[in-house]
Amino acid sequence: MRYLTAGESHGPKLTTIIEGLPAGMPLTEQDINNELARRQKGYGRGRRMQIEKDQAVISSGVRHGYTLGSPVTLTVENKDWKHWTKIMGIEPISHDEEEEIKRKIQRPRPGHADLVGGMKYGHRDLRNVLERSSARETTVRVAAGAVAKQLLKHLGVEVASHVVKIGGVQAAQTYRASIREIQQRSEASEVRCLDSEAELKMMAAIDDAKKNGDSIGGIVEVIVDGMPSGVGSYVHFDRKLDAKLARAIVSINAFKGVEFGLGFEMADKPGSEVHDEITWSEEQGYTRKTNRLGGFEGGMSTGMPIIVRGVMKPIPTLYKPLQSVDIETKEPFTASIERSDSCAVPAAAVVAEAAVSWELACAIVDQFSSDRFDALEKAIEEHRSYTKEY
Ligand SMILES: Cc1cc2nc3c(=O)[nH]c(=O)nc-3n(C[C@H](O)[C@H](O)[C@H](O)COP(=O)(O)O)c2cc1C
Ligand SMILES: C=C(O[C@@H]1CC(C(=O)O)=C[C@@H](OP(=O)(O)O)[C@H]1O)C(=O)O
Repeated sequence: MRYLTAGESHGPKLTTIIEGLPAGMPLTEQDINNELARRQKGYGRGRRMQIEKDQAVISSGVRHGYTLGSPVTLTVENKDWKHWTKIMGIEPISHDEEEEIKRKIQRPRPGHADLVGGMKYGHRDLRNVLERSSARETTVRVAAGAVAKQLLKHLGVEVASHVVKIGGVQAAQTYRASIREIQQRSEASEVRCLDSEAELKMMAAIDDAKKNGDSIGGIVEVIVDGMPSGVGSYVHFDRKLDAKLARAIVSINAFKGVEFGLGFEMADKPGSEVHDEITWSEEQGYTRKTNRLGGFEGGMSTGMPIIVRGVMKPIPTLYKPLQSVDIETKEPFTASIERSDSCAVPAAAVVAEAAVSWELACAIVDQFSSDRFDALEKAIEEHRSYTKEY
């Protein structure tokens, strides 16, 4: 499977085309809209999220609630578009307005793609860069991820996420919830955190950052239950499924690192406290006594829950702006900011879930019979009995 996304942050709409989905899979706009609504929530978001009400329109590839096997096109309207028609070059602008608009776009923001993107493509108008580098694009990544999530759900694979750290406030790690509980409790939390004491401290940290004109980042965790074992492969570097997940996580705007299971803690532990002992039982087949490796051995899923975390840097646009250089005058300046998120870690957890869901669904579709969804379901069922008895 593959998908493309298109669209600018303040353009009329965002689009994704998904190719390679099996035919006969149930899919509705509501399945996608639930995920889009989840991405819009979260304490610390800026004013843009009060304007948008993300809703997907399916305009190809689905009839009577089932996929056809042909490309699925999804679009999401930018409600803010109507305020940006002059800036986006659709409506003519007066001389005075031109001056104002130009002044803003000569000034690259530190931590954004503006300066390097402008150099790379030869844009003197840095809006040409920021319109596409903006995380607004994650809307349609979540839409594509929602389709992948449906595919996984029908095959008995469930995905959830929660926030484990914001601005230095760590959620209690002693607690390991069931996937259902993670879904319910993270949904009920303003910051998608399972630890209610830490939740309050995270919200206070976001308030503080906002008050100081600053921003904060954090860590999100995605957990996957029910993934069949042996998906991915050790035989070639670009077939390793953990590597594909790592790329997917780091491709999310502002994500700078990724870890599986115990993650970077492994550096401090002996092998006996890292590797998971193997057992077999009639009911479960092969399993592991622990899951410190987070569901992967040799680039393949082990059948244990997948546990992957990603770290998000603080939002780069600050109300207390950092110094930069005007690309026309080469003079230093500190920019004035109109609006921005102070913390988007809770929203980014939903994006990370979508990114993980997409990679897992792709890997399954690549590995098993997948033109017809019923054949895929059967292939997965057979694979599960084979690996249990192996
Ligand atoms: C859900 C989400 C919302 C974001 N919102 C903002 C924002 O309001 N302001 C901002 O400066 N950056 C925001 N970012 C981060 C920037 O898009 C990102 O840092 C920038 O494009 C540069 O890319 P890089 O950090 O991956 O290098 C957001 C990221 C995500 C995932
Ligand atoms: C629009 C979204 O996030 C945006 C991501 C973003 C950025 O620079 O990445 C900057 C802000 O956009 P604006 O400049 O229009 O206020 C966020 O609101 C979204 O998540 O849907």
